[in-house]
Amino acid sequence: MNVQLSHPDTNLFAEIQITGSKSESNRALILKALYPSISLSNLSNSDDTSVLQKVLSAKEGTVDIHHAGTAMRFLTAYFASREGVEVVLTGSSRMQERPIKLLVDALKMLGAEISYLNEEGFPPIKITGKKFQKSSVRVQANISSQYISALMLIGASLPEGLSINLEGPVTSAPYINMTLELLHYFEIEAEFEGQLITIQPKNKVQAKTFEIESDWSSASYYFSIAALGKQAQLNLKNYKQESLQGDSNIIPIYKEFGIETSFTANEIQLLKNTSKKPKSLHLDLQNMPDLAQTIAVTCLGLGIGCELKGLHTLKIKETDRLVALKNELEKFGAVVEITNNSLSLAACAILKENIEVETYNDHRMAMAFAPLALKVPLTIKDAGVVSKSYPEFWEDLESIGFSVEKV
Ligand SMILES: O=C(O)C1=C[C@@H](OP(=O)(O)O)[C@@H](O)[C@H](O)C1
Ligand SMILES: C=C(OP(=O)(O)O)C(=O)O
Repeated sequence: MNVQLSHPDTNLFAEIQITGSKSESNRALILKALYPSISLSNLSNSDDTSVLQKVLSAKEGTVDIHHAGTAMRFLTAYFASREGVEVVLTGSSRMQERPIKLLVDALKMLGAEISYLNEEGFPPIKITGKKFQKSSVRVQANISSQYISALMLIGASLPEGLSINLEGPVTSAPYINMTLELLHYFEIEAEFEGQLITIQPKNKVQAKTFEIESDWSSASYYFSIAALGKQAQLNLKNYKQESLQGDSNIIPIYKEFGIETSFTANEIQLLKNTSKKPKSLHLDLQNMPDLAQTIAVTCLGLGIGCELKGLHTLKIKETDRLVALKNELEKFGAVVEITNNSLSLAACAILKENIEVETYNDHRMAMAFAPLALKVPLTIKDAGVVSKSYPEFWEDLESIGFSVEKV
């Protein structure tokens, strides 16, 4: 399904309820599998969470987790540490290109039995669950924080807990902190100091409900909409000031574009009534990699340039996001340069109309480019990709006045 999008740029006033954070949901579901006394509310209805939830009870056979990176990494650690389990974990063709060796090597240090079925270092992998006896690992920390979160999630279920030595610079650190905060919520003793994470063993946790906050990465598209519209008042439900999600740090970034964000009891309000914008934007996004596409497209739409760095993890996500961004931004008339870890967009005064945006099986390519319809009509190809994290995205855009025509 492709969608043709346009917007008259009036009436950006609405209240929207975005589904729960997929990062929080997928962590919480692993913890719930380890500690059944845990209850959850506002669980994400994304594909990535549904697939993780569905396969958590698998004991044998082949488990296909499609495009879901966190599910792949978290389940690898989970199954490897469950004695008696014998599963093959596989995924989409892109998932089979996303590296998992660092996590597998760390799990092997703990006593895991895991083998590669095709290419060394990549899914599919065969896991024979074991009772781990060791309690200390080292892992390189600059490729993906998901490996570290995967280890942290099973840490307290091991007989002696777990200490994780992080080697080198730590990328996507807020996601590690999110995992840590979740452990703390369930009264699991855990620390993250410098290059060392330590987790104390815990057999049981007290019955407690964890309320998942709505997804801040998904909220980013509304920040972009507010920035690109003339005026906006968008209320997003189920957000809080003390968020566990690092992408909530989008607030000061979009303040530069005149978006004032305020919190009420259980919502955020994005308010735009001035047309403020910086001459250009310079950001290091290594702590917020999932915002890179949103921000690059906002800058394109506002006719300003940007220099985004800290983007080395983008090459191994749902697609090579640096290449995908360059290809699609340039279709609109932009000039873009990329390296292995940065993107530079030159200010582009006039946008080409009726461009067809390819999405490369990447939900964020679809959602990041959609707000540009406030400036020029465009088509998003393979628009169903949004279900990876935010299945109601197109309906919600319609509710704020976008014309979303299936073609
Ligand atoms: O732990 C998580 O929930 C995530 C960590 C990040 O990945 P990396 O650590 O690979 O950058 C992020 O991009 C992804 O969308 C979700
Ligand atoms: C990178 C992402 O997800 P994952 O790595 O879990 O597939 C994302 O949602 O942007």
